[in-house]
Amino acid sequence: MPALATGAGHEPGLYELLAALPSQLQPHASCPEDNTFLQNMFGEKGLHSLVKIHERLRHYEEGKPTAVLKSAAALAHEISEELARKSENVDMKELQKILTKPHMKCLLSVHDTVALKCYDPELPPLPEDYDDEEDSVKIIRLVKNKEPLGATIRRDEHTGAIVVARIMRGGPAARSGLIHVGDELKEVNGIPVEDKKPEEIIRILAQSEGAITFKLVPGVKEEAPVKEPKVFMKALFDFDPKEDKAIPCKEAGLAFKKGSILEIVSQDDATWWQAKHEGDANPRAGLIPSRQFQERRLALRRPVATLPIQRSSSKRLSGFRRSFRLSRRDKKTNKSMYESKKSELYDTADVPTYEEVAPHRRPSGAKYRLVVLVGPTGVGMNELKRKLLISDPQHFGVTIPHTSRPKKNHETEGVEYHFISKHLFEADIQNNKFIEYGEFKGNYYGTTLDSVRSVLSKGKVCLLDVQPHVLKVLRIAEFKPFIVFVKPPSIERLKETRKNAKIMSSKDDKRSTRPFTEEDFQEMVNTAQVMETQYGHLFEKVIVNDDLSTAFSELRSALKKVETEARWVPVSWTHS
Ligand SMILES: Nc1ncnc2c1ncn2[C@@H]1O[C@H](COP(=O)(O)OP(=O)(O)OP(=O)(O)O)[C@@H](O)[C@H]1O
Repeated sequence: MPALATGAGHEPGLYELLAALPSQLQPHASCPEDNTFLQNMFGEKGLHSLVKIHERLRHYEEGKPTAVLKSAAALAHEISEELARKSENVDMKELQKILTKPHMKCLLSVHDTVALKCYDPELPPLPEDYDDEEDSVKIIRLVKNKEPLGATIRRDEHTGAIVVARIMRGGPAARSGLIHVGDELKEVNGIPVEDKKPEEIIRILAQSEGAITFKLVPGVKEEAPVKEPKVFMKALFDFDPKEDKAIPCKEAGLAFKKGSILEIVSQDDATWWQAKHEGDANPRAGLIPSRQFQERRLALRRPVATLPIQRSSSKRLSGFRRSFRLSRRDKKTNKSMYESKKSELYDTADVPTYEEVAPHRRPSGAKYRLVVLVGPTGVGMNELKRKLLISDPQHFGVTIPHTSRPKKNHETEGVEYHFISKHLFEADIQNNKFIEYGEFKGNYYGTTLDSVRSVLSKGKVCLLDVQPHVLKVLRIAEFKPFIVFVKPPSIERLKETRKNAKIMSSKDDKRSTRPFTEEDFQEMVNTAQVMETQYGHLFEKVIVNDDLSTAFSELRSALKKVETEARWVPVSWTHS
């Protein structure tokens, strides 16, 4: 029999019984599996420890221990004061140090609480001028640290009373379960609030620390909240509550940046939602402007600068495999190489506030997400596409553009272009088959949606570079585009890195290459700035194309992640 933990000479207890059980089981368990199961269960270490604890506690209870002293904390205080007066002795000094340590003080205070068996919370005394006729009130005491209380107040327009306007989910007020929306606030720390402005009360609260006593008249009971599925929104703008003049309580605000994923915990209030940063362990929610409110504010702030038609001294069919780009202008003639047939102006109906998102991971075997590169002319989109294609031609693919111009002798249908008649091209335009199209010297050029589908259906990652205004057309569940903004570095770095680079230009309509000019760099940087302001909320990744191989590795690893990891995408993309 194992040695007993409860001490020799003590009458056999539960622990001995447990220890003896396995040897008694054999005759009762007919099946060997049952026997092994029971042996393991009764031999379980955790169970033994629990029984040992149980035994000890019972033993302790039986002993009915009483405290020698019920005011150890006060005694320690007296002793340390006494010692302070005779501090010449080293031992005394040390003892005094120990007794004044916060941990020791807490320990002794806990000892006294247990010794006095006073476990009930200490309630504030009832007000002396308590009026029987008064509405039934509740007196609540909350202990506040530096964290805001998590409740906002307002003055009721009709009655003039100060009422609790909202309770922030997960905040101290909500966790207490004692304060509710609609409760009328009468006093804070004994100070009547009737004649005070909400801002003054907020100031009193902000300045208080420790226990705060509220006198409240309970409001009409709220209905029990219905458990709703979680809602996540991607923020499409930056928000700093400290800078927001409209927020009812700056401390209760939740700051976020464009691209932050927010869990919306309450949309009950039409103006201020309650939200948390996704994955944040802190349960406390903060106030953020509601979509409707933010849209209204942004609409009033407009108009913003819109992206002008890209001007470029280059006049060319752009880059690798003649990927199709629009609106190249010749600086001298100021004539569009292709006249864009779609509005390039910002769609004013789109006010970027929030986009509801959900996590999405590509199921194995499903088509890859379309990879879209956006950036100013000459920044290096074709160079990056070319490098990706060379790195893994089986994995990456590009679209083949359509044209209505006649095929040249050295060209092959479906290699450089798909050659179609002008009539058919126009019919396809009417049928919205083009992502982008344009006209140059009387011929049409364009990229079709079907050309993207063709690459994707081969099980390849389709690489596409487009003007940003067409992103809207591509942002659909079918393509789930991963939009990468290729951004130029500073002018100084452009000058350094593009010493040997060439852009295509066209003099007398003959395509040739020429070095970048300072003006090209300036235009690249300016266009990038406008693009980012106008379309930045649509970019899932921004890559600064400073050193080419660094930019390429960054893009490559971003694409790898997109292929393998779960990403936040518009919720509508996950329904199909
Ligand atoms: N990081 C870089 N360092 C040095 N040269 C670069 C870098 N990125 C691109 N280039 C060079 O800059 C020139 C323009 O690049 P590229 O044709 O890829 O631009 P693009 O963005 O595709 O422009 P467009 O849209 O007008 O075709 C090329 O000569 C390319 O080799």
